[in-house]
Amino acid sequence: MIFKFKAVSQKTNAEADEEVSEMKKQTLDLGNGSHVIYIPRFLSFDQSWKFFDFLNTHISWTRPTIRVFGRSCVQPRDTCYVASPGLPELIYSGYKPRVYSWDDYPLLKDILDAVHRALPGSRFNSLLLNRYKGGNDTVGWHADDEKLYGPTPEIASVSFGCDREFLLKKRPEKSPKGKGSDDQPARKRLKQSSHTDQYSFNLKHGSLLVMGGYTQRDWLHSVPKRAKIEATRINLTFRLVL
Ligand SMILES: O=C(O)CCC(=O)C(=O)O
Ligand SMILES: [Fe+2]
Repeated sequence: MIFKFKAVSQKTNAEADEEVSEMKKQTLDLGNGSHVIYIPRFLSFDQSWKFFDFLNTHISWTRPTIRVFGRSCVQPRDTCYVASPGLPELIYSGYKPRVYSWDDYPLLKDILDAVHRALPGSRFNSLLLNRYKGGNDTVGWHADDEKLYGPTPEIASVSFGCDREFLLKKRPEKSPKGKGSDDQPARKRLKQSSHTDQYSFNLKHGSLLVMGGYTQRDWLHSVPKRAKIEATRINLTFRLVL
C-alpha cells in the first residue's frame, strides 16, 4: 500500500491513524535492544520535490570548519541546525552551530508534524539538516551519541533528492582485559564479524529511516562517497534534546 502525503494541515486522529497504517514499514532488529525502521514512501514523490526545492533554496546553509582526529577540516557537506528555545547547545566535532528557530522555517515544522504522526509516542525538538552536493559530499563513520540526547536517542531521518547509500556497522566489542578477541585465531574472528555486522540502505527520496534503542551506543553509521553521483541530496535528522 502506498502512503500519500496530502496537504500539511490539521488532521483528525482517525485520519492520521489511517495515514500511518497505509505506510509500508520495514523493521530491522539489530539485536541487543537496537533497531531501525524504514518507511520508503513516507512522503509522496511530488510533495517531496516541493520540499527539496524549498530547502535547497531557502535554508541558510553553511559549510563549517570542524575538527576530526585533532585536525581542522572543512565539513564535506552543508549544514544547518534548528531547535526549540532553551535547550542545551549542540557541539559536535568542535563545532557549535548557530541555532535557528522553527519559526524561521515553518515548513520544517510541517515535516516535523508528519514525523510525529508517523511515530506516535515519539517526540523530537531539534533538527540537523545536511546537504550533499554530489557524491564527494559525505558523512564519515560516527554515532550521534552526544550526552544531550541521553542513553537511547531516537533519530528520525528524512531524505530528499538523490538516493544515497546509508551504512550501519556494529562497533567493535570492547573485550575484558586479557580475554580480548585478539586472543582468538584470525579465522574465527573473521567468521564472527562477518554476516550481520553491517547493513546498507538505499535512502530514497521521501523516505523516513528511524534509528532507535541502543543503535547510537552499539552501531556506527555513514553516507559514503560515491564518485559517479552529481545530484544533490538533502537529509533531515530529527532528534530529542533532553
Ligand atoms: O545523511 C544522512 O543520511 C545521515 C546524516 C547523519 O548521520 C547525521 O547528520 O548525523
Ligand atoms: Fe548521524
